[in-house]
Amino acid sequence: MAYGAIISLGAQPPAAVTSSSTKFLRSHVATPSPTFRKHILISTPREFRRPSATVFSDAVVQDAGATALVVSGAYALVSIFDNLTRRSIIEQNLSRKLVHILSGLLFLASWPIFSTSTGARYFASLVPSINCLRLVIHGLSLASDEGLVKSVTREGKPEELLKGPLYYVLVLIFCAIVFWRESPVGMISLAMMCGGDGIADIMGRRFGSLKIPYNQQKSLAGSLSMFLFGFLVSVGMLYYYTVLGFIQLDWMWTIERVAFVSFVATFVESLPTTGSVDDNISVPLASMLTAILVFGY
Ligand SMILES: Nc1ccn([C@@H]2O[C@H](COP(=O)(O)OP(=O)(O)OP(=O)(O)O)[C@@H](O)[C@H]2O)c(=O)n1
Ligand SMILES: C/C(=C\CO)CCC[C@H](C)CCC[C@H](C)CCCC(C)C
Repeated sequence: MAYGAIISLGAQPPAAVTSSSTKFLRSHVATPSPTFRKHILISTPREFRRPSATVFSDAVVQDAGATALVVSGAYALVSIFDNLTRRSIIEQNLSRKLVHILSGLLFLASWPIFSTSTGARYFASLVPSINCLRLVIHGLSLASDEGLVKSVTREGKPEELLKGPLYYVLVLIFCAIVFWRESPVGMISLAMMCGGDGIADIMGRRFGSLKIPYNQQKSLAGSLSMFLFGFLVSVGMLYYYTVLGFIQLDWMWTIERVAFVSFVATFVESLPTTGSVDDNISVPLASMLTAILVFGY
């Protein structure tokens, strides 16, 4: 039984797709442009046709529980890496990058536990929103959380929370609300920001002796790692959502486009713009714009 929205990329729409359910979704989510409609068609299971009070209340309970679970996971993840850093099991920079990689990808992977209601994406966005508030409170030193500061900042300064980490959670909120499970754009953008950009730092610091000609601060090893890992995580996430029945992919059509998005995002990340534009803005923005161009939505 299809769980959540089914997006057919290239394949024929499943028989369950009906004009009334498609009309319903069109009133709730943007639909792909006519050019791409032969590749992307969004449909929805029966629950939406006549939402009853029971379906509604069950969905709210499910979404509230899922939100509580994922919020707890976020706190646990930061605490685990704070503990590993305090005990000098891993150094602070590696800890920060692992939190960068795991937070967003685990958040993206948690979306299927939310209900199929139209409000589910807003419940899910509460998770990064709560963390956004946490970052602002501690970034302004209105309260202190040494563990948070140590595990997500470069130099251990609270005000650093108001830069990269804050942009990061704002991107998570945006992707959850705007793209959600209905579009590959959000999945690919988060895979590139979390997986691709995160691994670039880890691999670049270790193996980055050969620098990029136009940016001596970054290396070919870092960029190549970003391209490959970002591509693989993007395809992995799309496959994950395929297995769960949210999307049906024309894989050759899709893989070509994911590779192109990964290339563009990697090129943007390699540019000498770190001082002016944070990677947590430029990488997801480049990924989203390119993915919208090639996927149509
Ligand atoms: N394509 C890349 C990206 C990063 N790096 C290495 O990783 C370090 C940090 O990369 P950067 O993207 O600048 O990370 P920060 O912005 O410092 O960290 P954050 O994204 O968490 O703010 C760089 O100095 C470089 O040594 C690299 O070699 N090649
Ligand atoms: C170090 C980071 C960015 C700098 O490049 C990442 C900051 C992460 C936030 C402090 C916490 C974000 C938590 C996620 C919204 C939810 C994760 C849930 C999952 C189940 C662990």
